[in-house]
Parts: sequence; structure tokens; C-alpha cells
Amino acid sequence: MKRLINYHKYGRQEWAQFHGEYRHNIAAADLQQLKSVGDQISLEDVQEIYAPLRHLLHLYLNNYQQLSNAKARFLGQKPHQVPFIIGISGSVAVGKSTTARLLKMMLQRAYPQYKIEQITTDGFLYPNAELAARHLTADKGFPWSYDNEKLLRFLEDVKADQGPVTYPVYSHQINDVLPDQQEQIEHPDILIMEGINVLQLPQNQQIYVSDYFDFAIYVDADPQLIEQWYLHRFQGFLAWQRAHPDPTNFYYQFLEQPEDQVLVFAHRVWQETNYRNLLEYIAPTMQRADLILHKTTNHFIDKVYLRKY
Ligand SMILES: Nc1ncnc2c1ncn2[C@@H]1O[C@H](COP(=O)(O)OP(=O)(O)OP(=O)(O)O)[C@@H](O)[C@H]1O
Ligand SMILES: CC(C)(CO)[C@@H](O)C(=O)NCCC(=O)O
Repeated sequence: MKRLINYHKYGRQEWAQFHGEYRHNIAAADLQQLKSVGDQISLEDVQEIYAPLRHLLHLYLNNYQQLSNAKARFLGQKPHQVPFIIGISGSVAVGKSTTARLLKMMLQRAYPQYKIEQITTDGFLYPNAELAARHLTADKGFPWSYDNEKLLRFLEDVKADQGPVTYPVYSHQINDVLPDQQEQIEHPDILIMEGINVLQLPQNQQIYVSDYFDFAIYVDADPQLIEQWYLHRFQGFLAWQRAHPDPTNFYYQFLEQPEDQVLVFAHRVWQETNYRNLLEYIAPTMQRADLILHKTTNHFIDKVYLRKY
């Protein structure tokens, strides 16, 4: 990792001390609920990493609400709550959606009165057919493979908070945007938005996705480890297909092939697409984050970087 001049660096145990009043607030029942997300979430991560993070977000949230109210008073308007948006970035398969799910549950327990939503930018990719028509099939995930205008309009509508806002959904089962299917959110108090592109500079627009963020997190790890996680997830999807074959599933096509051949394919996709994207377009955005979670073997978070200014 490059030297991060503008960040305070904390080892895991040091960071764990910043838990505020929350550390002892996490019971075995909470952990059971957290585990229901289907990942190997450890009580240690919840207490040592996420409880301090929740404490920090509590400060940001309070500050944000006070400033929003003060601005409304300044303008002679009735104070109203504008959604607080948290962005999470990092490589494909680094664990962004797992981090987002965990954070959502932690925040929901702290603020049961709030509506907290989580979405991914994957749905804003152009559908496969459109990528093919634009000769961009091999560029999936690169900045220009997203409908960035649609993504910015979505964030604008969420902040404007004038009613339900719809968004497109991506499926890892079919490896495509779901056709004719939209989901919607309405008046979230907190929105967690994760995606490889959320800290990127705009293609043609005047504003960034991150202009709408009130707090941004980057999940970082050694690319060799991320490659292992990517391949492991690929094998997991494959194993699921073997047990539950479904011809509409993207991984079904590999069932006839020897596993080592399939892994060569997955390795190539990692090298030629996801790794290249990480080096050229994702990792350079790391220093736009307020907080960097650094992971090592087995997704263990060993270091946390908090931006100074
Ligand atoms: N804390 C963790 N402990 C164990 N496994 C984890 C953890 N976080 C993520 N994983 C595993 O790592 C893989 C990648 O995680 P995840 O799907 O959250 O990544 P992502 O960054 O959202 O990926 P993508 O950009 O492709 O959507 C998954 O197989 C997931 O189960
Ligand atoms: C959907 C994205 C772009 C981001 O999550 C990624 O998972 C992806 O599909 N990348 C393209 C190469 C691949 O199939 O892994």
C-alpha cells in the first residue's frame, strides 16, 4: 500500500478502543442476527471494528443533522431530514456488500427508528445486450460501462426526497441487469451505496457520485488475496449450480467442463478485467475515502485509516 499521508493509521487493537458506549451493547442475539447474512462474521469484527465505526458515524450523523437544520433556518425553511448517504468502494470481490450489510445491521440496531437502505451500483451497469452493442462486453465494470447519468439522477432524487425513487437491479445469477425489474426506496434516513465506481471521477458530467456522500469507506487488500476471494466465490457459485442446476444461471454453462479448465477461465477474467480495473480505475480512488479498512488473510481487518482533513 502507498504511504497515506493524509490519514491517521490505527492497528486493530488501537482502533477497537474507540467504541464509545457501544461495545457492550452487542449481545449474542445480535450476533446471531448478523450471522444470518450468511457470512462468517465474527463477534471480534463486530466489537473491534464495527462498533467503533458505528460510534464514529454517530458523530458524523449528528453533525450532518445539525448543519442541515441550521441551513434550513438560515433559508427560513422548515427543517427536514435529508437522507445521509454512506459510500463503500473497493475492488470486485473485496467484500463491499458484506461490509455494507454488516454496517446496515449495526446501524439499524443503534437507530431502530430510522429507515436504512442498502444498494449496489451494479444495477446501473448497461445491460449485457447494450454492452455488446457498444462493443464493451470485455469492459464490464470499467467506468464507461455504467449509465453514470442514471446513477447521478438516482442520487439527486434520493437527496431531493420528493417521493419513491426507483433503481435497476443486477443479478450475479444471470450476470446481467434484471430486465423489466426495478426496486424502489422511499425516504431513507440512511442509504448505504456500495460499488467499485462510487469514488470515481465523472466521465462527462460536472458532478461526482461522491458529491452526494456524507461519509465514504474504501475496503482495501492485497490484490493476490482478492484474487483468491474472487476465485473462491466463483467456485461457490459453481458448487451451488452443481447441487441446484438451473439452465438460466450464468454458471450452468460451466457444469460440463472440467473444474481446472473453468478455473483457468475465472483466473483470466480476474487478470484481464477485474485486476486491470482495480489497478487502473479503482485503487486510485482510495484516497478520496474518509475511512480505509485494510484486510489481510481470511478477511481479517488488521488496520484502519481515518482521514485527517
Ligand atoms: N468478513 C468476511 N468474512 C468471510 N468472508 C467474507 C467476508 N467478507 C466477504 N467475504 C466473502 O468474500 C467474497 C466477496 O465478498 P462480497 O460479495 O461482499 O464482495 P463485493 O466486494 O461486494 O463483490 P462485487 O463487487 O463483485 O459485488 C464473498 O464470497 C464473501 O462471502
Ligand atoms: C458486476 C461487477 C462489474 C461489479 O460487481 C463485477 O462483479 C463483474 O461482473 N465484473 C466483470 C468481470 C467478471 O465477470 O467478473
